[in-house]
Amino acid sequence: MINKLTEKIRKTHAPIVVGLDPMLNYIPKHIQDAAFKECGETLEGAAEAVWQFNKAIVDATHDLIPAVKPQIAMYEQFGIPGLMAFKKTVDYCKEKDLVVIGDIKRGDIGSTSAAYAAGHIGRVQVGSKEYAGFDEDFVTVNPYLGSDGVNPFIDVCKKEKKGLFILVKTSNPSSGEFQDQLVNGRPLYELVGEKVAEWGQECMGDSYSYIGAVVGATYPEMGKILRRIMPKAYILVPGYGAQGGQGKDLVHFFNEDGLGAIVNSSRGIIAAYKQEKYAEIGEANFADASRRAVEDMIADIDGALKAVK
Ligand SMILES: O=c1ccn([C@@H]2O[C@H](COP(=O)(O)O)[C@@H](O)[C@H]2O)c(=O)[nH]1
Repeated sequence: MINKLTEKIRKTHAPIVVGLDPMLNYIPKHIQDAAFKECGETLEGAAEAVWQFNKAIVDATHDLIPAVKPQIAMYEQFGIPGLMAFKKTVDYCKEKDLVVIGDIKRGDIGSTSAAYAAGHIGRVQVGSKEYAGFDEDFVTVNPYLGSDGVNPFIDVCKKEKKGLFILVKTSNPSSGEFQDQLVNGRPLYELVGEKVAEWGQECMGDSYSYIGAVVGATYPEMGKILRRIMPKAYILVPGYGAQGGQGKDLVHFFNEDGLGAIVNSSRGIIAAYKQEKYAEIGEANFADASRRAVEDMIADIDGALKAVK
């Protein structure tokens, strides 16, 4: 899957991911009204609104982008109907030939991680049969339980040719509280980065490992250091747009081949119609605003990368 991701980034010239984080207050009223008319103001109604919203955004942007990142929390809040909308979204994006990164941030003791891995990127045995539950291409993993929490995910990746993005330095304001703590004089995120590089060594695709990392756009200096520590890891970079990250902050997340990083924007794209910049497009045409936001994000990152060449 890492080869497919790299290939699609090369073809689209767009090292970006559209984050599908459909909070109800981002979903235009006409979509909510139609869903509630069909299913009532229920969890099913919310899930229907989420699905119709996602579908419109994917239809409007899929030709420009290599990948999407549905954030499972936004679906889980609507219980079982929400999870069904998550699965429908994963399947639809795969039909559109997009790489799907499930932002699930799982990680537990080994036996529990094995179940998460089977459910999201692998298969589960039921009697004589095997089933792929959610079937994303990549998932995000929290490594803070240590190797035995991560290894079951790696084992499934090897078997199924899928991939991981492991949290190394997250984009949120308080990420330093624990992640920047010094251990033998070095910040913890650097040690985790070294471990990601080590895990990735035996998981190589053609040019990059399928064991990648998450490093926030909001910490560009740390991104620069981590790029050197993990030269073969693809870096998933959240924090662009709504969290303040800009193209100019991202140049050191990339390698000299122009690859190695893929930048996520969720609210900045799916709720673009609410921004003043795209206001003239109007709520009724929210998906066109998302397309414009994708084009602008591609141009911003491309411009920043060209400026340092
Ligand atoms: O360090 C991290 C890890 C994950 N995220 C997730 O990415 C998106 C960001 O959404 P925006 O609307 O573009 O801010 C969201 O799903 C987070 O859970 C992150 O932000 N930082």
